[in-house]
Amino acid sequence: MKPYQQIQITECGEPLVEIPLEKFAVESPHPYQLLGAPYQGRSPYHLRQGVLNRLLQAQTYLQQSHPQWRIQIFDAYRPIAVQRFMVDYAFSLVLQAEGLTVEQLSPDRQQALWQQVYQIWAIPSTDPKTPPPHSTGAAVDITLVDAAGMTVNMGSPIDEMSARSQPDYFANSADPVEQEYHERRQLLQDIMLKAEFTRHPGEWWHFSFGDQMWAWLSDRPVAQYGGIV
Ligand SMILES: C[C@@H](N)C(=O)N[C@H](C)C(=O)O
Ligand SMILES: [Zn+2]
Repeated sequence: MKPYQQIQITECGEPLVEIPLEKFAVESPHPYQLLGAPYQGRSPYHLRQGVLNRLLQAQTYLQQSHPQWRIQIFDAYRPIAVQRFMVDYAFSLVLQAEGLTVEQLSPDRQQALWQQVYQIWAIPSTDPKTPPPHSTGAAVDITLVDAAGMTVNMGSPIDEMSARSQPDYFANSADPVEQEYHERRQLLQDIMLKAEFTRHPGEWWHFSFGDQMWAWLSDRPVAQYGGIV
């Protein structure tokens, strides 16, 4: 169990609402739908109302310093079946990278590879006390798009299972290009923190408001959003 999963949840009952996609940039086609993830008629483009309001606010902050730039939505609401599909997919990528099949692995090695997956993916728990962050409608994976409509290079792609995903990976680099990656990650964090989100300590792109991870990171005893199945 991760420490944030021990946070109590008092569900506030706020609805999941559709994200007005015309107000943001959007990764299209949706990356997990493209992989065949089982959405069963549901759309990833939903968030809790309070979370959506804050995301719009964050984009306003962005445009105060970078007019014409937009937040690009990579992923938002994620049903638990999709979370399960994605952790299995991530595990298959780890196996592929090692040139192995699951049958070739000792139980210890298997365990070590799963730990690699769970460095960046949440467990697809069906326990209402420990919902995956995206299944609460409170978490969002995002990047930025510049005035020309180009996705801003942050130095590593979203969902990469490597040290480069750590928000401060480029912080001490002497390379001017890498310094720029860091500044862009900082810009993303600044606008989101100003809008009351918190950032996942190991992922430059993952932000949330009101879920267990947010409560844990911001030293609050209770989360307001539980899982939506
Ligand atoms: C891996 C990334 N897309 C992500 O969302 N990670 C968090 C921790 C999650 O699975 O909830
Ligand atoms: Zn995420």
